[in-house]
Amino acid sequence: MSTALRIEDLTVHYDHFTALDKVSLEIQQHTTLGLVGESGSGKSTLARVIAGLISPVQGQVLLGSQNLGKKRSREQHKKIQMIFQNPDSSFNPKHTIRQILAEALLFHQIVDRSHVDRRCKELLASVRMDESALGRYPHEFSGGQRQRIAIARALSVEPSILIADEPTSALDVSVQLSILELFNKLKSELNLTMLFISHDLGVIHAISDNVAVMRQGRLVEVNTKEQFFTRPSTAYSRELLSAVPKMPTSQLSGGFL
Ligand SMILES: Nc1ncnc2c1ncn2[C@@H]1O[C@H](COP(=O)(O)OP(=O)(O)OP(=O)(O)O)[C@@H](O)[C@H]1O
Repeated sequence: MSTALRIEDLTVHYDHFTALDKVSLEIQQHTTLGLVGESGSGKSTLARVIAGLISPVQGQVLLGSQNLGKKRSREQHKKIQMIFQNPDSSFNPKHTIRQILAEALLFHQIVDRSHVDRRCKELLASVRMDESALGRYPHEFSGGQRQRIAIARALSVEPSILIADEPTSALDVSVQLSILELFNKLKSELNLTMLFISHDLGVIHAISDNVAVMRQGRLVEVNTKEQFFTRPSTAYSRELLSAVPKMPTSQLSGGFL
């Protein structure tokens, strides 16, 4: 298996606060790394640095063998796509779903104009939505459907890495389940490489191949899913696992919770 993404010594400061402290990590191709850790531990900051949305004061992000510098090209931006907890913030409410998907396809020159419509329909089908959605606006859909549209848009540019930052946290449990199932199907259909952030260990168990644990801006454990859930290597991970409340999301976890 080859390395899809490698980060080395990433350090981020917000004013005088160190949000990331020399974080190094690898994600292997076609695998999903689940990222967990308490609130404020630096998970979203790490995701944003990898996606090129903020710059580190130190360290580097390598995509395959390519070092992504501070100023990324359009092509480099395209390669790492991010899905957020709330997709609404990245949709123009005045644009139809067709416009939202077409904009990404044309901006990144994925298809020419004559093929946009067909590709939009295929993308909707890939997230299990009907093509009748194309003429409608984001506010006409439920939160789960909007997240499906955000996933379709992220996939439209054929990224090498998909980062999902708490993509199911704002959804009802039954909708969470359907979105997780979709991610799992897409993983195998498209051979995705993903960084999947969640504070919910049931979700992490359902989606990950490997698990990384952050605490106070540092990585404290990177392990296979099986090892993390059965034989975590740090006292902090044991604490996280023992603190898991018995939640309705237990149905997501394959019996973990
Ligand atoms: N723009 C910012 N300016 C100043 N401090 C920030 C900024 N963004 C995040 N922080 C701080 O950096 C630390 C890490 O934040 P981050 O959002 O990366 O954590 P997180 O693990 O994703 O948390 P959560 O699970 O609550 O989303 C926190 O203490 C946060 O308050």
